Amino acid sequence: MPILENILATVSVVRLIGPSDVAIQGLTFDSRQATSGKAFFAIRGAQADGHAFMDKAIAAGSSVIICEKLPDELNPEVTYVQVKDSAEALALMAAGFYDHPSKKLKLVGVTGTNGKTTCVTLLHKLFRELGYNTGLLSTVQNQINEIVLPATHTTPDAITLNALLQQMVDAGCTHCFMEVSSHALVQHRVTGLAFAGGIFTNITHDHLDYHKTFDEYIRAKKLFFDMLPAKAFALVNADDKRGAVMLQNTKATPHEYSLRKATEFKARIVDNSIQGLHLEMDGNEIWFKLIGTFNAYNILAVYGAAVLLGEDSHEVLTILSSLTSAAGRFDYVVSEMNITGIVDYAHTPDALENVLQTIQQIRTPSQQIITVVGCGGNRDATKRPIMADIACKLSDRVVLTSDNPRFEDPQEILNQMQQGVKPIDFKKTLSIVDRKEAIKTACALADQGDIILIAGKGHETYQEVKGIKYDFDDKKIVKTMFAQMGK
Ligand SMILES: CC(=O)N[C@H]1[C@@H](OP(=O)(O)OP(=O)(O)OC[C@H]2O[C@@H](n3ccc(=O)[nH]c3=O)[C@H](O)[C@@H]2O)O[C@H](CO)[C@@H](O)[C@@H]1O[C@H](C)C(=O)N[C@@H](C)C(=O)N[C@H](CCC(=O)O)C(=O)O
Ligand SMILES: Nc1ncnc2c1ncn2[C@@H]1O[C@H](COP(=O)(O)OP(=O)(O)OP(=O)(O)O)[C@@H](O)[C@H]1O
Ligand SMILES: N[C@H](CCC[C@H](N)C(=O)O)C(=O)O
Ligand SMILES: [Mg+2]
Repeated sequence: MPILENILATVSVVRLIGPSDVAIQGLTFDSRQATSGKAFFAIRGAQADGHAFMDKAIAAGSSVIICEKLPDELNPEVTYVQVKDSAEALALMAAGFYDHPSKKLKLVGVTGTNGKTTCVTLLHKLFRELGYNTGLLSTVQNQINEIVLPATHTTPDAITLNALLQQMVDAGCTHCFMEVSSHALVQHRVTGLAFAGGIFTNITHDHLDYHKTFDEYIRAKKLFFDMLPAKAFALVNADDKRGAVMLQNTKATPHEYSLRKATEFKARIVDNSIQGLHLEMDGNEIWFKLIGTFNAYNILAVYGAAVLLGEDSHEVLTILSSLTSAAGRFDYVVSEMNITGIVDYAHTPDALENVLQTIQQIRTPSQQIITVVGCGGNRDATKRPIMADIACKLSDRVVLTSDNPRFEDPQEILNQMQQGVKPIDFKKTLSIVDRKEAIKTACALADQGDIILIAGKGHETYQEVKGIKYDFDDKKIVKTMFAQMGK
């Protein structure tokens, strides 16, 4: 069992009160999970301050408390470790508690506003096909080889994360591909991990509710490249102007990919259709099953990372050409009447614009585009009018609707989306709070050959309202509607 003073080795301790040679059975940052033998970390969060729960944790049996501010009255039975930053200490100690699993495999992190899940899922599938035992940490799910474990966050908290990495090591995994969200970077969820490489996909508007300004959001993403060690690779999208920003001051070896510039990893789009992408890469012409220009970027990122990890480029391209995307990313069904229903996780302005532009490129002039879209509650409100405007600009008909209203009034979210609809687009726009009704209406509006985009929820199988997750699956619903309407 780990001893407190050993796992404290990398933490800068301000003050230690009480014995440090105590055995630690577990770690927690939630007083409701505290038990005897578990060390409790008091963390200042977005809603509450964990320091208010130190007594609760002690009452539940915790005899080691890690905090930034010591309580006025100290309990003589308890060891107190005062640190500068409890969240940082948690991450460093979680890595130590699980004996640094990230050092025992090649860990690659992907950050960026869009494309993280797609890249890590492709990397996981690729490395499985290359014959490796491989782990995956993603928004959709976590995986140890083919074993699927549910995911609650895009990037798990530091304890869950190190525990999962240890399970991967125990299962013989040599590689793990993980998403690194901006929230995770600011909250130190990935601090202390030994990354073999980092990838930057792009940065566009999202999460301003949390980061407040776009500059702060960029700074959060950059934290990842600032923490990479010298022997890691830093692979960035050179077509995003923040690619170069990510590489400033990084100790890691810089590499770039691009569709427009002569970088180390580059491709040219020969054709882009509903059948997939036809790319010219390294002098080879290759067909991929993935659809849309944005996926050409994802393919380049994955290809570059695999080559930088030492894999044979031909073998990598051969396998990549056969891979399909992650669940809920340009996932489509075609009805009897040849109406295409596309379910896509586009929940940011940039993703919505990309997916609609892709649909514009692959449709024929007679095919209408009908978009169903909503914006999540208790998330960045500034993206709401922008997303409605993009939907109107790039679609023939738009049905604005709800997407996980959470604790907000769904009608109020819709009103905010409507603010973005230009008067000229009023006629083509409907607002229907009930998402099922919205999808039904889109199906009713569709004629033979038309394309319906249902954006925002992708793989999600629920609609979250006031803390309750109700069953809801865009893909199942669109299929049922087509069948019910005989379309
Ligand atoms: C805003 C945010 O990111 N919050 C995350 C954060 O919670 P927090 O520190 O703000 O929690 P808090 O409620 O203020 O509480 C502060 C502290 O008091 C403790 N506490 C609280 C109550 C109590 O009775 N006892 C107790 O000890 C809490 O455990 C916590 O340590 O740390 C928690 C543990 O890691 C996360 O579960 C939680 O994620 C919330 C649920 C969440 O919804 N996060 C989303 C926004 C998120 O992280 N998303 C990104 C992806 C975004 C993207 O790129 O698309 C992700 O990586 O998933
Ligand atoms: N490289 C890319 N550039 C821009 N848009 C993309 C890219 N890849 C995917 N998208 C679009 O963004 C949506 C989300 O993609 P994905 O789930 O891979 O991103 P993510 O970064 O994991 O998102 P999250 O922040 O929610 O975890 C997709 O459904 C697609 O519409
Ligand atoms: N990881 C993203 C997912 C958004 C998905 C969308 N369906 C919503 O609920 O807003 C977030 O937490 O902001
Ligand atoms: Mg994701």
